Amino acid sequence: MSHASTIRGQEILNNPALNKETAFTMTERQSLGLEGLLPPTVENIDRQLERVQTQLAAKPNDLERYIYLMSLAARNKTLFYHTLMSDPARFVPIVYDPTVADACLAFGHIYRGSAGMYLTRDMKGRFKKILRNWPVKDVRFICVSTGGRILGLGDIGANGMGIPIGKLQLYTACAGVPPEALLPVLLDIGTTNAALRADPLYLGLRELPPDEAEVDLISDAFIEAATDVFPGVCIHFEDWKGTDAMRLLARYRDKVLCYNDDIQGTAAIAVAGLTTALQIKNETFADQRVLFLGAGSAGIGIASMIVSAMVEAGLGEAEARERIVLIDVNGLIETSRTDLNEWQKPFAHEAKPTKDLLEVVRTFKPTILIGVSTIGGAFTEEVVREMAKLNERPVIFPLSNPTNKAECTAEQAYTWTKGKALYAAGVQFPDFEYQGKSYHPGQANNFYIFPAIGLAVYATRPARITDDMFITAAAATADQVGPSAREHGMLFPLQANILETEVTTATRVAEHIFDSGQATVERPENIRAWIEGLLYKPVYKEL
Ligand SMILES: NC(=O)C1=CN([C@@H]2O[C@H](COP(=O)(O)OP(=O)(O)OC[C@H]3O[C@@H](n4cnc5c(N)ncnc54)[C@H](OP(=O)(O)O)[C@@H]3O)[C@@H](O)[C@H]2O)C=CC1
Ligand SMILES: CC(=O)C(=O)O
Ligand SMILES: [Mg+2]
Repeated sequence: MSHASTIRGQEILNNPALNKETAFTMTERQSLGLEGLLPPTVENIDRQLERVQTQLAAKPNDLERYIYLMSLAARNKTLFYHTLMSDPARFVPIVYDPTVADACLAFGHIYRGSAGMYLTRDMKGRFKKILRNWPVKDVRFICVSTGGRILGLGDIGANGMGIPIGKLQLYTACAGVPPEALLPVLLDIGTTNAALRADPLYLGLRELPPDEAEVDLISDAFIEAATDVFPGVCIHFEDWKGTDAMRLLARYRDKVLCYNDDIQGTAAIAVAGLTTALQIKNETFADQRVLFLGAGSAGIGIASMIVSAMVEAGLGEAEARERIVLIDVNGLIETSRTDLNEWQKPFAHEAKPTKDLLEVVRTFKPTILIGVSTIGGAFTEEVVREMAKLNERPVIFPLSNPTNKAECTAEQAYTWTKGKALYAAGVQFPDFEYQGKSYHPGQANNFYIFPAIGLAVYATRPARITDDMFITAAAATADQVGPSAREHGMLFPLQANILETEVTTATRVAEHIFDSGQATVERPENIRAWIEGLLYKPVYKEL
């Protein structure tokens, strides 16, 4: 979007990539036809940030702060990212999980302007032509959702657009990927959500989604068009209906540069958190028995990566699978079930059918309990107490989002296990005091991973994205939690340093991409310095 040499005056102020608002110098104002269009005081970006903070403080809640920040992004990208990057631990939960959930639920009502592309199923034959309407030609990442399963909110159709927007904003805020390389896409195939279809302010197609075969044809057309219009683009799938997510990842992963964050990114952050938890417990993956509530895209993704970790720790693959048990809405995944999908079948073991989580905890005796069920409160007091009875340090990861979908809260887990739980949720729960001791709950959220993968891919341009890149990212993330942090029960790196953390992770992933011959650019001498040189910096450029 760099038309700086040709455009002038109000047009510059209307361009969020160029707009500096009160930070235009007097010289720039004179040469660019901006005199009189701005108040006379010239400010630097930190003074502007002070004003943003004052205005945010006056907002009554985080949804209002979200709305304010999105308007800022639409007006002045540099100041927006300067704000986010000035205090990521504060702002990530506003532009992303959990506030983005409220924003998505209300999307059609709070809509103030488009910040990405909307492709509808009826445009299928024209996707290429339509994608060329995007003003930037060198798009490197498309985050695409159908809105079919947004966080734990179910199918919310076009309201799900908040997720591709927010995920891509974190590529920049958490890993310094330049924002002009990013395109959020909502692929509107309709929605099963009758309430939304009846809402006069809903902005998407008011149709039911088509069958799977048609979804595949629509996504084939989208993939073909996206890779043709934006050569070298990486497609990031996010928050599709679980079965679509798994089927389409299998369909495209060996053909195009793509990944599914809910399957692969989530697996990596869960395995990173488990790695540090096991270091704290002085155990290995080979010692574990893992129970999942939820057997969809996140559950199957995490389970598969745990199998790899167990194999790495010395178990055979079949033995590793025996140590993993999943439960879905219809009960325990076991061999007599006739409704299992092809990703669940490898995890079906002979067992008595049951829908009772507590019963499975008692019989299977897990060391690790993971929630990816979208059912808030599903880890009841009895379940959590049973985990504490079975384990000196039970590992309890209720990962469903947003906050009210967490299978148990941090406070519940620490109270019911008398402070013994090694706990992580999808959202950041506040620190909790219990019997004079302070606990810092972990946040096992894929935002530690996907921006770093994005940065590594941005730099090294591999032709495909492979599971070993996510395994490397998981190890790199876990390695950044030092022994003294682990002593304090910390499972993840601090979010205050998220950029530093993700650049470190991206460097490790990039090294792996070079070492395994997957990079298509020349290997630099110092990979970290080279990556740092590519990072976006939220500072104004002289126009
Ligand atoms: N922390 C993080 O980084 C991430 C968290 N998540 C969260 O994980 C959750 C699940 O995501 P995802 O796996 O992609 O979604 P899916 O829809 O693919 O899977 C949900 C799973 O939960 C099962 N389920 C639904 N209701 C129940 C119930 N009452 N008891 C037991 N199981 C149940 C579903 O069964 P069935 O299919 O038979 O209905 C399905 O197996 C979401 O809340 C999401 O926000 C996801 C990705 C990342
Ligand atoms: C975090 C995330 O990707 C999800 O909840 O779907
Ligand atoms: Mg997701």
